[in-house]
Amino acid sequence: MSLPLHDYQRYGRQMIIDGFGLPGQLRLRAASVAVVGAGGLGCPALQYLGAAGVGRLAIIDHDRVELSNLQRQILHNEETVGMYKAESAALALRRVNAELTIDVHTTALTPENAIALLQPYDIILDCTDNMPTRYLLSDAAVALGKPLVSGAAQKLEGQMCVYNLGAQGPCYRCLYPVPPPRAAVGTCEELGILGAVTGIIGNMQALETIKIIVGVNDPTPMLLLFAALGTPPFRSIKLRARKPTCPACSSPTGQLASVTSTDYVQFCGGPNPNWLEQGLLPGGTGHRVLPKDLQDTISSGKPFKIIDVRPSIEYGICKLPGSENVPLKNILSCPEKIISDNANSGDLYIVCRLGNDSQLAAHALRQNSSGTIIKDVIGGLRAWSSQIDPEFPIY
Ligand SMILES: Nc1ncnc2c1ncn2[C@@H]1O[C@H](COP(=O)(O)OP(=O)(O)OP(=O)(O)O)[C@@H](O)[C@H]1O
Ligand SMILES: [Zn+2]
Repeated sequence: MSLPLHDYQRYGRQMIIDGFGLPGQLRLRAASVAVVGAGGLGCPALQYLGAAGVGRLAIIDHDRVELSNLQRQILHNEETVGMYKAESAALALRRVNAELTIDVHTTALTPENAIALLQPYDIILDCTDNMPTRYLLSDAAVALGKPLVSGAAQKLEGQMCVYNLGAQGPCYRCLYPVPPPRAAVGTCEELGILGAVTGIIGNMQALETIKIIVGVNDPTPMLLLFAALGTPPFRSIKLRARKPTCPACSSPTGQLASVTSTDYVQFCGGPNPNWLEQGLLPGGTGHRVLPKDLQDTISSGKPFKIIDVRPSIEYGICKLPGSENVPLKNILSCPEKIISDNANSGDLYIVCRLGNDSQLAAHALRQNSSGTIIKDVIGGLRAWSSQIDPEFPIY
């Protein structure tokens, strides 16, 4: 077996590495990898897998590129904002390597389609950002008997692990039999993420995948933990073998059936609470208000006060004129003080970024208020920007 002539030149730098050689490159060329999620982790992972000459790649992502993605999702660019991420990523990969076979799927991975979508590939990468998909991918990888190279990143931290490796490698459920409480899980939008951090984890996913394909990986899987501010920043833990009690990887039968019959969203605590529409907490009639109500009050000349409950780092990014910053945790620890400090301020308008934390703050204040009217602004500053003042920054 040999490679096309130009591939010796293209891949020569990696072919001369011990353990790689011509057989290693032929293995990469013959390999197929499914990458689920073409976001912060998926972009760097795909970039290096494609550049290294992995012959066939699937890109599965139902989402479209947004401006707020470009800070870390490095295969997308200003011209592909609005395009499906899977298509945008494929476009970028083809520019580097026109010979790749890329299967583009602009649909979400679901229990109904997971087995069929993932079946054709040797290795699966979890580059997604939510618990239901993590469990779904783990169960599907177990059912199909394929390694799952899983990444996660938030703020300045991340982790990477290969599940279901070989006959003994544990699955995600072996390590995390029950999902964390719904309220303990935040998104990148809520918590923040630095692009270089997703870059590190996504690259590690690509590297582990390449090692497995070429056959130079350690057969004992590791959990790699990264913290940008940690000393040292990298730590790793060798994983034990499968848990004999694991309902997924140690169950002799029924795995395929259970993937399609499991409600992963319910298992992980239900859908994202749509606090905006439902109202997280009872507000009292008229006290959950639209941004227009605040605007009317500002122009009416009546006394009022805006209390912005975002963390001070966010308040420093942008703020409404005249507002006072009292972060949510300070309000929750001492609501009666806010009430007494503002006894003569008029109505209190509570704002935050998206209108969720303001509901928690307003609820605590209402419970301690005898006369003061506490209003929380539905949709927060994001809604203020879209409904009242397009010049107000969205972040
Ligand atoms: N079930 C799924 N099937 C396919 N893709 C998924 C699934 N769940 C999540 N994803 C994708 O995984 C990617 C995760 O990447 P990332 O968190 O960086 O992006 P994001 O969701 O655009 O971020 P943000 O929180 O800033 O909006 C997203 O592009 C998302 O669409
Ligand atoms: Zn298991």
